[in-house]
Amino acid sequence: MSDAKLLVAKNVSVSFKIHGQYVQAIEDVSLSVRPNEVVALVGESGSGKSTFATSIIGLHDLTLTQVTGQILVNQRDVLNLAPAEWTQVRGAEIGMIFQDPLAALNPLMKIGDQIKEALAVHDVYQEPQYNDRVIELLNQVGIPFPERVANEFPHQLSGGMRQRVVIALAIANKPKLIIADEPTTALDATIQAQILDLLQDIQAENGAGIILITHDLSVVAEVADRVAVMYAGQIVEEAEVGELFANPKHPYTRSLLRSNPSLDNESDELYVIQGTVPGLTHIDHHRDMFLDRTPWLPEDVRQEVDPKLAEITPGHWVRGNAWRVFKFADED
Ligand SMILES: Nc1ncnc2c1ncn2[C@@H]1O[C@H](COP(=O)(O)OP(=O)(O)OP(=O)(O)O)[C@@H](O)[C@H]1O
Repeated sequence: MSDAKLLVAKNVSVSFKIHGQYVQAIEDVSLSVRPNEVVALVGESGSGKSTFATSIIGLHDLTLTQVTGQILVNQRDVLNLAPAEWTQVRGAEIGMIFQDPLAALNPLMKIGDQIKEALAVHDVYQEPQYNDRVIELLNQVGIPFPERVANEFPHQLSGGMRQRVVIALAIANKPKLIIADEPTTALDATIQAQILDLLQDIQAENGAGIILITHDLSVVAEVADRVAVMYAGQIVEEAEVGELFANPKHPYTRSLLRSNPSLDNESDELYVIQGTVPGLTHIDHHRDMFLDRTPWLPEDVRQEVDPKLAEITPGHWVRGNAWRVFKFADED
């Protein structure tokens, strides 16, 4: 298998047109994914994770959105693809698993027909083989009685089964790059664990690379190889998963870890990060916006201009210098 990167995104910025003016949602985001790798993109709601994913799969409405930078999928520049060309790339080279399986499925179409439709777009399989491939896929994602389920409608299935169908659709044409946007958020804990296991199996079988978008660090600890932490439209820290959990540096990463009771070893009390991710019109991309939520830090630390991502140890990147002096308000 080639070790060429499945995704190389460099300096990707996205702006949305709001009341006639473009407002920047993500700035200078770079990320790469190799075969067999799960890269987690973590951050609170509003940090820009979905905006970045949507630019990789070309689903932004370009009359209202500007996307700049470079996005290579399997070494092919996808940023300037025509809509017809996107039809060839989406599904075949990139598969997307959405958070809400009900919204991702057509309520009026039988499961088997939806999968056949996805197969027909790329026509890798000849028509007589579609039925076999549908059953094979439903088996692969762990759906019992696949022949029966193929003839059912989405509302006849449980939430966990529906999410398995969404995964079957995403992998139908064997894309090497899979984007999973909060794939387990809508599911209860037991089913979450099963779906995460399934994603790992698929990755092992297909040699796929996965971008896993989540706000849940327990999910990251379980399945990711590498983690990029996003805040207010920028990556603030990136490292191998073990390194990130053992040596978190950026104040935001440390706060996220501390606010997750199952991962925090430092204190007995549940930590709550004060404040919220700022809305788009309140983001100053020349500052580290998270430091507005750590008002106890000295003013000069919080006002650092144009904090850059720097590699502090091999493979471990941190934005700015606040991490060098950061302490929680209750630490000496
Ligand atoms: N089409 C759009 N038009 C205008 N603003 C948008 C659009 N899509 C997203 N935004 C804004 O961009 C910012 C980033 O949103 P995004 O959905 O990417 O964050 P996220 O980290 O994926 O959050 P979530 O976990 O809730 O999906 C938010 O402030 C959001 O309101």
